[in-house]
Amino acid sequence: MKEIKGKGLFITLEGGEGSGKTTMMQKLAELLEHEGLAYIVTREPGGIRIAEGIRELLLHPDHTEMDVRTEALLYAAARRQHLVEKVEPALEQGTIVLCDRFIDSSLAYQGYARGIGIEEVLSINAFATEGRFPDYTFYLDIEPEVGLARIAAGKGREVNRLDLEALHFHHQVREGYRKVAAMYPERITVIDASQTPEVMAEAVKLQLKPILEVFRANLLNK
Ligand SMILES: Nc1ncnc2c1ncn2[C@@H]1O[C@H](COP(=O)(O)OP(=O)(O)OP(=O)(O)O)[C@@H](O)[C@H]1O
Ligand SMILES: Cc1cn([C@H]2C[C@H](O)[C@@H](COP(=O)(O)O)O2)c(=O)[nH]c1=O
Repeated sequence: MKEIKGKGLFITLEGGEGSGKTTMMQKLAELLEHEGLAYIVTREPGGIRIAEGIRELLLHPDHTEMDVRTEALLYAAARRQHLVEKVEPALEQGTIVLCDRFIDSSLAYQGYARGIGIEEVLSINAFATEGRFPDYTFYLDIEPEVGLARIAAGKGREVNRLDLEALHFHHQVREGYRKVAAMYPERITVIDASQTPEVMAEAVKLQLKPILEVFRANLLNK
């Protein structure tokens, strides 16, 4: 297991539309609650006022004329503000940060699916994050048809500009995520998201258990 830098722990969930990130986030929060560990739950793009404003620009269904590099830059800008205003201060205090999406979304969606190039998108994000990566990432892998059908069947979630992309785009996103997961095998765990939320949560908990043990031991030693 790799050594964890800094005081907190930065855990991200990734996946295509309807892959179950929000559902898994709730289960992870319950786990941390049960373990008595301090945590916050946040999301990208968003999590703080300025980034939520950028989110509205990015996801408004009418903004169809948005250039793909503008899109990549706006995601990176939202990430920067969220990171400095919310994520880094929480990590500095020794808090566990659970974040719905981070840099891997940009690599899969803008880098691969939009065709900008994973390395190019990585470089603008290196500027935005000053090299900060999550400590651990769970990629919830789902057939786009299944994920989109879940969104359509669910209630209370507005359809956004990215949801409205052609099915081919969502397949490209999945392919992009698989490439990114292969680039960072130490950090990213792939979870089969066609399983029930309970089975998925067990797989995630199994992976996290030893990590949380080390984290707790480090906290006690500080
Ligand atoms: N493993 C699962 N099996 C079946 N349905 C699921 C599963 N996980 C979540 N769902 C359902 O699918 C829908 C989308 O789930 P959820 O909101 O957790 O996904 P998400 O990845 O956060 O979606 P998005 O980010 O695209 O809004 C919800 O109606 C949820 O109840
Ligand atoms: C962070 C990030 C997100 N996206 C896309 C992925 C989704 O389609 C939306 C966010 O909606 P969600 O309901 O909160 O999942 O934005 C992206 O393309 N690039 C990114 O960096």
